[in-house]
Amino acid sequence: MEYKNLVEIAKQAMEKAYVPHSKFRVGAALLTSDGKVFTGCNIENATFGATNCAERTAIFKAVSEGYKNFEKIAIISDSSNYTYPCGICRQVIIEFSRDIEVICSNKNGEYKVYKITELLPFAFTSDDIERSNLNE
Ligand SMILES: O=c1ccn([C@H]2C[C@H](O)[C@@H](CO)O2)c(=O)[nH]1
Ligand SMILES: [Zn+2]
Repeated sequence: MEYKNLVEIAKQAMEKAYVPHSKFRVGAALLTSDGKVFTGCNIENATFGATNCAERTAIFKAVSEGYKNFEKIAIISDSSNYTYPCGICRQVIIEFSRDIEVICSNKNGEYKVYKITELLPFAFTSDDIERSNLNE
């Protein structure tokens, strides 16, 4: 699937955003290696901290349906600036793939493409968990 198609799907998902607090709508579209697309929007909460970003909504939907191999994720908001995933979402994205392409769009549908490792260099991953102490 082409980048612009995934951006268009993310834009449609943005319409579902639940944003009574910030009024900042975000949409995401996640392409799996099987060619399936999962969408997500941001879902806010009165306690703010319980807010879920669009990217994590899409990823959690996919994982909960049994899909864990991802190729691309497109992110869009209704801002004229390019929208980049927040730090928590970068960490969640890299949990599942170090090769995934992250497509950061603006409201006009223009986009820039990055590897997740560019957006989150020196990431902490499962390789960094010291397992030897489990036997101590
Ligand atoms: O990449 C981003 C950045 C922000 N948000 C959401 C969280 C919150 O609802 C609103 C403002 O931060 O935008 C996302 O969903 N994804
Ligand atoms: Zn986020």
